Amino acid sequence: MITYEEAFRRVMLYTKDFGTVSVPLMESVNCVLAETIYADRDFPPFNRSTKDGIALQHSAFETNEQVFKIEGIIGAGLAQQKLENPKSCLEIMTGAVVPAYADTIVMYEDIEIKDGYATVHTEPVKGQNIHLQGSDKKEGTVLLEKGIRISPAEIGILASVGKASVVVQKTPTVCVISTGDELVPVSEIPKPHQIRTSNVLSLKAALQKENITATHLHLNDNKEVIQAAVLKALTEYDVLLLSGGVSKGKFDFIPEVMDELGVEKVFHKVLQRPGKPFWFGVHEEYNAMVFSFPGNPVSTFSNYCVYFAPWLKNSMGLGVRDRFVVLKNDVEKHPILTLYIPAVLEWDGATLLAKTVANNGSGDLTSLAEIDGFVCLPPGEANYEKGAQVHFIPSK
Ligand SMILES: Nc1nc2c(c(=O)[nH]1)N[C@H]1C(S)=C(S)[C@@H](COP(=O)(O)OP(=O)(O)OC[C@H]3O[C@@H](n4cnc5c(N)ncnc54)[C@H](O)[C@@H]3O)O[C@H]1N2
Ligand code: MOO
Repeated sequence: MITYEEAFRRVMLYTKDFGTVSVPLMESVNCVLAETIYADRDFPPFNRSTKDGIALQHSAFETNEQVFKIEGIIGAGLAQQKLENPKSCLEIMTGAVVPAYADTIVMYEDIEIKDGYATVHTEPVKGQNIHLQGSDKKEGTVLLEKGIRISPAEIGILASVGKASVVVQKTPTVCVISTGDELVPVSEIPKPHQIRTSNVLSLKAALQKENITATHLHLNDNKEVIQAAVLKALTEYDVLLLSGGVSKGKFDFIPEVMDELGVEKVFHKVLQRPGKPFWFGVHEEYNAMVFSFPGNPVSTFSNYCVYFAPWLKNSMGLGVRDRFVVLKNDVEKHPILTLYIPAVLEWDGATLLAKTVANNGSGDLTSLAEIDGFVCLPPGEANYEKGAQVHFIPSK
């Protein structure tokens, strides 16, 4: 059996680039940007007023001018006007183009308007309240680099440079497969000896957050049925995520089916809890990858978070960085297994604390309620004490 570190290293060796695709702007949220985005014009594209008030020529104040004839009103969206007479001003709204020859904006709060004249009560500074053309970014400047995740802030930037469609990193096509005669669909009332399928729906939900709409296939514990369905899935999808059927039971057909179908085993079983019987392999000819997770719900979910999520991140070009948190309570180590313990995070001042959640073993699906992830605890003799800094694997 291999260690968690070795299993992780081997999974990461199979990081893969799935190419790029152009998608409509609003479908790119949460995708990884695969093109460099440049400013198509200056930002802002013209000298814009940052206040509602009047636009004037500052030189007028040098000749002690304080009262200005109002020549008109400029709203945002109007083409640039001119202010040729230094004894005049134009009312101007926030976002409007500063008129030619004007160089200063005085806001309404600092003036008084009467009978078509504005009296200025302050001593304005030349250039005040003007957001100068190109002062944020010049035309041609890089606004967004390739390889970042597109969040709502990036959508605004993409929209402002006219990207109605965006080139993003393609995600793999995924088929999630549940196995087991005991499983019934969510909408059914299980008989006393049955349970509702839940693992693969958690997997589908996790994938949905990554913009992957996975296909779900349920297979009963029949070797021929499993073999035929897995073969078809291998030819049709980039990745197969399975749950169940990988341990020692009489109906645990997955490892032998994979072998018979020519899926090369990279490893089976990891020195970890939960999720020890995790099986991982690749099919060279079909260019498919198989993550076969143990069926216990906590095992399926923790393995997804520990291995698949970082593999996907790496494949998307995002890179994976280790995160650390501080234990809020003592935790027992295991002498030979790496433990993943469900945990809830909370801030204590500037410190991020992880409070572990007690569970009833890896079949205890209910222990996953509200968790933020898992603390990852390497094996050893001495226990982890409250205050220890530990590796954290997020699940949200
Ligand atoms: N003799 C041994 N027995 C077991 C070993 C072992 O090493 N030797 N390992 C144990 C460990 S650890 C785990 S984890 C489980 C994994 O077993 P399988 O991957 O074969 O999973 P199943 O037996 O099919 O199911 C286990 C458990 O999970 C439930 N399950 C399965 N799929 C779903 C689903 N989609 N939604 C909800 N629940 C699901 C299933 O009903 C079982 O209760 O093996 C141990 N045994
Ligand atoms: O490894 Mo299993 O997931 O402990 O129950």
